[in-house]
Amino acid sequence: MDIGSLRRSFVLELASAGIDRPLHEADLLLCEILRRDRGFLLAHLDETFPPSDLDRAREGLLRRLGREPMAYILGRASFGDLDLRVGPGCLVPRPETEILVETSLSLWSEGPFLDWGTGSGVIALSLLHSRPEAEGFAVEAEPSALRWAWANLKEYGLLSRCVLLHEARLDALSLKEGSLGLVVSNPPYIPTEDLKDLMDDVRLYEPSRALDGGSGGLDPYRGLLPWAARALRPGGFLVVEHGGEAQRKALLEMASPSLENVAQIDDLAGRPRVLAWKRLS
Ligand SMILES: C[S@@+](CC[C@H](N)C(=O)[O-])C[C@H]1O[C@@H](n2cnc3c(N)ncnc32)[C@H](O)[C@@H]1O
Repeated sequence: MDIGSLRRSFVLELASAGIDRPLHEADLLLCEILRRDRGFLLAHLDETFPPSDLDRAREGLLRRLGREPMAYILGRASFGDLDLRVGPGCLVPRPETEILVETSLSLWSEGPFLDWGTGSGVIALSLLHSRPEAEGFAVEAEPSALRWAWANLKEYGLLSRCVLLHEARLDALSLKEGSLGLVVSNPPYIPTEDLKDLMDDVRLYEPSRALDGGSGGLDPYRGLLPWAARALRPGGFLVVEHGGEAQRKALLEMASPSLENVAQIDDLAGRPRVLAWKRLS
């Protein structure tokens, strides 16, 4: 079968299963199997698809039809100009989190950072990649996620500048009070009551520990905000991702008086997404 016919059949199957952007997904899969970019794919539609790769291509398609996230099937996800390894156990990095990283980079200038709930390591990695002198900590409760973070930091040669900590309790972290320049987090913030409404791709495959933020989605912040107020040095920043207006309002009320709110940022869909505070002296 030629590449073009296989591509058309994949697009049709993905579309009839109700998968968004079927052409994009078919191309991602075929490019990965062929180990070529999209330019090559489009220029070689008349060529025979290598018969030895057909089974792998069909297996990938079947996994996607079963709603497994494409990033897990490919074993990779892009984030800005970074390419990360991902798989079961870690959240697939979302484009919204680029706002969290950009906000952090625009505010933070000195002192070590701490990325709480690092998952694939995407935030810590982005900070270290952008700031060649920076050092920090990445904390994660889930051992399988920590392995992805380790693999990604290793691949980018950043392990020497980042201490990975396997810990679920903030009060168990033995960090000196007033020592951090930045605390950044994309914590689990989906309200428990909304988990059932998530798309199957997310609900069935991504770890609930990465999603479930308890009642109202606010549980993780109840510990994080007061802890950060103590761990940050005066002039340091706390930057968090969250979801929506109700959470923004609740978080602004929750923050201690020693934290001054310095940024409230919406995502491209106009939904409140990132908050930042400065630790007062
Ligand atoms: C929304 S995901 C974010 C992952 C990654 N930082 C990102 O932005 O893609 C939240 C992460 O927090 C981790 N997590 C949940 N509870 C935690 C806890 N008590 N301590 C440390 N990490 C926790 C989850 O395992 C998950 O990896």
